[in-house]
Amino acid sequence: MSSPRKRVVLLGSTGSIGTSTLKVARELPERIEIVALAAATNVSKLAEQALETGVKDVALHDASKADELRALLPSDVRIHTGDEGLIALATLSGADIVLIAIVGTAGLHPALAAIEAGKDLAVASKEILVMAGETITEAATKAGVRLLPVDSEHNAIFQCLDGHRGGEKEVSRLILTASGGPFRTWPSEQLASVTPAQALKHPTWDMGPKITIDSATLFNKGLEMIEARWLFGIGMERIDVVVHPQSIIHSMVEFVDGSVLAQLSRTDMCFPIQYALTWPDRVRGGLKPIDFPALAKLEFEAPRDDDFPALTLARRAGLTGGTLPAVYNAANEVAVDAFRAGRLSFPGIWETVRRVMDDHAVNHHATLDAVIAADRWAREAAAEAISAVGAA
Ligand SMILES: NC(=O)C1=CN([C@@H]2O[C@H](COP(=O)(O)OP(=O)(O)OC[C@H]3O[C@@H](n4cnc5c(N)ncnc54)[C@H](OP(=O)(O)O)[C@@H]3O)[C@@H](O)[C@H]2O)C=CC1
Ligand SMILES: CC(=O)[C@@H](O)[C@H](O)COP(=O)(O)O
Ligand SMILES: [Mn+2]
Repeated sequence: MSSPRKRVVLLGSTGSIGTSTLKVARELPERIEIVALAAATNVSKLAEQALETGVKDVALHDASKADELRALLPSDVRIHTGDEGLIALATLSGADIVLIAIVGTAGLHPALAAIEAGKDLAVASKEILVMAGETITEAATKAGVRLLPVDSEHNAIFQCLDGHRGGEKEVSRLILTASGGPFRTWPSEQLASVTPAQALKHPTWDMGPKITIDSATLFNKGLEMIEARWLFGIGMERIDVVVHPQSIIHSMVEFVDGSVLAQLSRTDMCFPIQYALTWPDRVRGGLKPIDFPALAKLEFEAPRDDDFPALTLARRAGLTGGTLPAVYNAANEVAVDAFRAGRLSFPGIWETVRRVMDDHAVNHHATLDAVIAADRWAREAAAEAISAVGAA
């Protein structure tokens, strides 16, 4: 029997998911060994994490800061840089699993390299599955490696499906829960006045800035619908969303006999991260269960599709398939950056994505080259559309 201790490469270690992963690893040294860490530019945090974990390999995407990092680390720590640095870590010999927690799509090539090197993949970076879900899932099947969902909704579904591998036959629908974001109850006419500071206040989760804005527009849930389609091999028409403002139920699976299984926990990403890294076992870590009497109530409501069009656009992208999901994702990334920089209004985010999707000539063969080309095209088209749609 292989050892239950996993040797983990953590890409995106200095972010919100990365920090939570190190917390989980600290609680479970007999189960999790962090063997390599990567970040984009945050030299001081990466150095601090490398010293704490004792890793011998780190990667900093920004090569211009390598000397600064060198000065903070012992001489036997290897420093890798650039895109090649991420690939070197993703294929590190002796590592069992690579956790991709890089925001956006920069984790795509490292993810594919890890799969080809026979590593299991724990995936937090939903953007890479939306952009290239077909390529990633086919590569994983071919290599015989596992894709372990870290995103809380998908981890919840993964837990609900355990022991019900009938999948296609037994599952009626996947029901993703959405907090609804900070503007869940706002009248639609007020959405034009939303500021980045307001959108960065998530009602239930503490996360990095990009996903927090995505939660406010509901693009996060749209991305998650497409992510679920690939992780669980279920058609888009069987993936639904229900708003659940407390974020205690992380998602549900409805089976053909009408029963529904749900997974619940407090709003702490350490739960799904721990499950992904200790799967198929459940182990006692440092996490507190729910105090049910302290929960006032669990509520559910339908999403406001007309006022927050991200879900309708996601369904269209997922049902159309081909290169359209990559376009949905890339246009959203550019629009979120523009919103954060004050160059685009809040409703301008979905207006930009809709416009870029409308203008895209879909390539129905979603090869890796095709989705990379579509991603590049969509980023340029979104930048042009933003000049037209404009700031608030
Ligand atoms: N935060 C959460 O609770 C959840 C996040 N996710 C998903 O997980 C991913 C990460 O989110 P989150 O942790 O919030 O994001 P953060 O913005 O907090 O962190 C992003 C991380 O990615 C690193 N990074 C960015 N670009 C590169 C690059 N080119 N090469 C190497 N590292 C890079 C950053 O390094 P640096 O610090 O140096 O910039 C940082 O470590 C996203 O895809 C998000 O959708 C999913 C579910 C929940
Ligand atoms: C923690 C997590 O997985 C996030 O994706 C979270 O679910 C975002 O909340 P929303 O439901 O508001 O998008
Ligand atoms: Mn999520």
